[in-house]
Amino acid sequence: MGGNDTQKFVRIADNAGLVSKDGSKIRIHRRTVKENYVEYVFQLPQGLSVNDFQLKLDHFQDGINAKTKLPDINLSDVKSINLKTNPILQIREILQKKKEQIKDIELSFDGMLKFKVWTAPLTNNFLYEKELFKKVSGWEVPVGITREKLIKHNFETEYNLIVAGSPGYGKTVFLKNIITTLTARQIKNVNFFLIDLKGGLAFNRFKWLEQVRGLAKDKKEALKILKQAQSMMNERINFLLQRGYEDVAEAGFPERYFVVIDEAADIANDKDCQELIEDICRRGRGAGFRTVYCTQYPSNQAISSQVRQTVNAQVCFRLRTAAASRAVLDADGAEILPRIPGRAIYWADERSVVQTPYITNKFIDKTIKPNITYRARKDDDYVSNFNKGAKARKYTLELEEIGLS
Ligand SMILES: Nc1ncnc2c1ncn2[C@@H]1O[C@H](COP(=O)(O)OP(=O)(O)OP(=O)(O)O)[C@@H](O)[C@H]1O
Repeated sequence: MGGNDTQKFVRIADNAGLVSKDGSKIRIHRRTVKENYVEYVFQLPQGLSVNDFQLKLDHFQDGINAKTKLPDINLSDVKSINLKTNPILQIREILQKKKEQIKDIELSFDGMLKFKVWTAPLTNNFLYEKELFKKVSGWEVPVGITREKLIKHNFETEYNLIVAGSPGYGKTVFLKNIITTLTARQIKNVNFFLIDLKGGLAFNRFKWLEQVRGLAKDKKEALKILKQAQSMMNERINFLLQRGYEDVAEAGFPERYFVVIDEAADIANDKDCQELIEDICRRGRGAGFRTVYCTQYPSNQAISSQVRQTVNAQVCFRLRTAAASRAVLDADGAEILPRIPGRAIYWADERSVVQTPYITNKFIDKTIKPNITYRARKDDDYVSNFNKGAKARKYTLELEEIGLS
């Protein structure tokens, strides 16, 4: 199955200028046919780097998918035809499917260049269902599925996260996935500072969650919330310093604090807000503070170098330009993602193309409802309980929560 694209790869590399100075080209080392993909392993010509190939991945993606007159029919296609029930119609359907089929290409490197050419399409519908709660542990959230496995983001190892993408590709749904998962999984320990500069509507349903310390809808409110988060962070850092602990993990504090900012570009030019975000990103780790920084304009202005330096993971939906992709991923790629909502590149240790979970509002409401308390909440309540550790908060929660585990 899958056809043999070896010569195409060599030609495309040649045409894209991926040839070393002495004229050596990529040389096939191995081709392996698996159920859903074909892997091509090439020797890297001396003097070229994997990044040279990464930057031109779209040449390979387009070149391998360039339509030929003969469709790529294989033995399993022929075997799938049932001769008893309208074989002509089935042949037509196979030909149509072949015409529409896009082969996705992934590139990795382990001393050899490895191109995976996927023949089975990645699903474009990965619905968030209750079962997913069982597949994540600790401070993990589901990022999405690849053709092979579920990818998870762990906020205990990758503290801060950038979420980027053009409008309409799933950033807000992804943030709602983070908030809902952590609420469901870490009901007693999670705290949120939510900043929604797109008017507050997307996060509105979380407003009355016990776990939400505040919801800001504009710059003024964002400044207030960020100051509040910073002062809590400072208290916790001082407490740890006084007791001689290195971080919350060593001190045994189970609580974590998430500053979630949707459309961070809207406050990127606000010096006060920006300084606070950078400070929380930089010093928050040990104190249990995590930042999720979401933007549709991933330029160097929208994501400052200070924020970038403290972020060790990215979820990047489709972007319009290669320059925008580089601003998030340090590489091209997000601009050639298919125009499918929920399709993204996740980059932590390695890059994976994923379909992110689609979490419906109905599912969110059902999940968080037991934690909604419509009592008036004084912002300062929490600060005064802060250094008593988890116990004080646990007590109030035990009185109020109905249960979600
Ligand atoms: N993971 C997903 N799977 C399938 N469809 C999705 C997924 N995420 C989002 N969508 C669809 O895309 C639409 C837009 O998603 P979302 O509001 O999250 O986009 P956005 O990137 O935040 O856009 P904007 O920047 O304009 O707010 C959703 O209403 C939903 O129909």
